[in-house]
Amino acid sequence: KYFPFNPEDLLLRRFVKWIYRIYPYIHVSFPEFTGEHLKRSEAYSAIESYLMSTSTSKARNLRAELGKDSSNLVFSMGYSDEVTDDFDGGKVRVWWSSTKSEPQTLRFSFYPAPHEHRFFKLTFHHRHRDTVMERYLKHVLESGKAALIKNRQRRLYTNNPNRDYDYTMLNWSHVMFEHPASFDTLAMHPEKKREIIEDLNAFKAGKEYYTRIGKAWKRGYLLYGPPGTGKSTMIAAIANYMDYDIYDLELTAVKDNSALRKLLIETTGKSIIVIEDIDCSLDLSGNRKKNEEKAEEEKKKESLPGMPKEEASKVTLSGLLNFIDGLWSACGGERIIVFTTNYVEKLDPALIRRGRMDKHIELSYCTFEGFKVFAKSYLGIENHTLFETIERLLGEVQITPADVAESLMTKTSTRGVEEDANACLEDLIRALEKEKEDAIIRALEKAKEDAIASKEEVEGGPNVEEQQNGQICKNKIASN
Ligand SMILES: Nc1ncnc2c1ncn2[C@@H]1O[C@H](COP(=O)(O)OP(=O)(O)OP(=O)(O)O)[C@@H](O)[C@H]1O
Repeated sequence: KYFPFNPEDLLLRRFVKWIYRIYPYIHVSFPEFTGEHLKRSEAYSAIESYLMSTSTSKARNLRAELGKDSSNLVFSMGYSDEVTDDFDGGKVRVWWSSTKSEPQTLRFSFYPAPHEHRFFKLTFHHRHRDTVMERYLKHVLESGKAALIKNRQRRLYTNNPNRDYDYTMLNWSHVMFEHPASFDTLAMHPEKKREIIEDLNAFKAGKEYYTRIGKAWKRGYLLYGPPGTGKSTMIAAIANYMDYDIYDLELTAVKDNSALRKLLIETTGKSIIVIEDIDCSLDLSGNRKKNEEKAEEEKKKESLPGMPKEEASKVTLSGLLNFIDGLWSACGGERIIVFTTNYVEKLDPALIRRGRMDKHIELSYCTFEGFKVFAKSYLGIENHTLFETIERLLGEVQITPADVAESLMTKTSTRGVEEDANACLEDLIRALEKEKEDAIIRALEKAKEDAIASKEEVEGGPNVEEQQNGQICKNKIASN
């Protein structure tokens, strides 16, 4: 493409031949970042992983990083080094080198200047051109991708707005993901657990099925329930079960819909995108009219003199719907999107309709089945004389799994295992009985308030004596 005349031209062909006679090698470069959004190239990652497994024994200049589980060092080719690789039973020899160039400041670029340009360079003899292009590179990419999946240390990404600029992931920063949660330790009814695991298995094995029915390979889960019922724990358990990365998306930190799309493009397959407490993240509740009124109020507030103007997120409901199932949502494949909320009834039905959020999972107060999971994993017991009392109390009061877990945590290590279990179960019984009393007091208070309110309605307000009586009654209940 650099010659201004027809490539079929005889002169050109002669010229190329002459060049090859003097220098018979071809170079191919694989830059680390590509495209308008400077996404990390999958080819670069696959080559890096391939060279890690095949060529580090030959390289002299090595880079070391922590590997899977942070327990071992993984070596890769250092910069300005060169290694050879033989293919086709040694008939084809190629040379790989890893280089980096100095940063170039793009004056009017939207993105901050990169620190460096890294790339791999492949060199081979021109007579192996077809073999390298058609078979060798395919072999490198396939082996590299397989090694990447096998060796990868899973990551927890976040779109933290205050972090230092991380050029390796344009909008996301990450830490290693090492949460120990699993379905075995998740306190939940076994039947419900089995249903979720089956759903995940079907999704994992469903690549061909999704292609056949013409749907993007993704699935949406809505987890809802009171605080402390295990929504975050379940997300960690799903990530561990599926061997996926997690992208924890903080919607309030996303400037607008196009920034949201950029974040989506940056995510990779085999991942879970999580938006926690979706009802608090944005105005996405079902009552759109109320939202408009609220927005008006906010606008008025903003214009008050002397008030600091905070950059509010301009992500809209339609932007979020596009994020979930617009055209861009199909890029990458094999992704699970999870929303969590404590108030499912507040959400706009459009957001959580089946097809968008395919599975709605309620996480609720601790049942006896859930307690048994805790007893097994926390105390190592499957039966105990106190279980009967606990079963009865769990049927009478609402207590979150988080509270049960807290009671069952061993507080001292000086006692034996059996005494520890006894003490923890007694602790739990005390907590349940206290919760039962509190619930009765709350119910009495509520009944009293309702009675006063309805009397006010009928008679146009309580008189002084009634007000005093109400207060005395409240005080009595509180002191009891
Ligand atoms: N179902 C559960 N199974 C196992 N552990 C649980 C469960 N629910 C809660 N826990 C324990 O309670 C703690 C808090 O739970 P978690 O953060 O998952 O609740 P959550 O529903 O996400 O709460 P929030 O809505 O406040 O974010 C966890 O660290 C975990 O140890």
